[in-house]
Amino acid sequence: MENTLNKAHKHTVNVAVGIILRDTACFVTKRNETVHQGGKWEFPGGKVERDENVTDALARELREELGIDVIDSEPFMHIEHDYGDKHVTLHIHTVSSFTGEPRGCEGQQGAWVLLEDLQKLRFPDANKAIITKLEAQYL
Ligand SMILES: Nc1nc2c([nH]c(=O)n2[C@H]2C[C@H](O)[C@@H](COP(=O)(O)OP(=O)(O)OP(=O)(O)O)O2)c(=O)[nH]1
Ligand SMILES: [Mg+2]
Repeated sequence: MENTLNKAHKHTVNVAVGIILRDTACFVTKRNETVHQGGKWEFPGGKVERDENVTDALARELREELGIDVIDSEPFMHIEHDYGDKHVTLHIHTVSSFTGEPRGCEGQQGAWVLLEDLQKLRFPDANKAIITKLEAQYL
């Protein structure tokens, strides 16, 4: 019972996540060693702020982190994941139209990776379902 209550009331962090697509590749960045899930690759994005919707949060984060301006993004999937130390809800959009050339603006490593090679990189556990769906949809 206590567990159920804890779970139901556990604070979840809402995160806007972008799958930046160009042809058969997507742009991924590496999380800083010192942060939650550090040292792993990620799809760029970040926390949705109060009074902000996912589309706006995504555009803001991708401008800050990659220096690109999103023209169009489409909802792709939602994932809820409990890391034990943190509960996250990922609001994932595909981004197929943008201006600028993505790069790690905050010193983070970034790379275009073929969709078929994504499974070779180390991502946070929550990302497994994203990669499975990308492979099913685009490969
Ligand atoms: N951006 C991103 N976050 C992910 C992915 N997979 C995954 O589990 N996460 C988790 C890790 C973090 O707990 C959370 C994202 O929070 P964050 O700390 O990076 O958020 P942020 O960019 O706003 O950073 P900050 O304001 O805290 O500096 O979501 C992913 O593919 N991309
Ligand atoms: Mg971030």
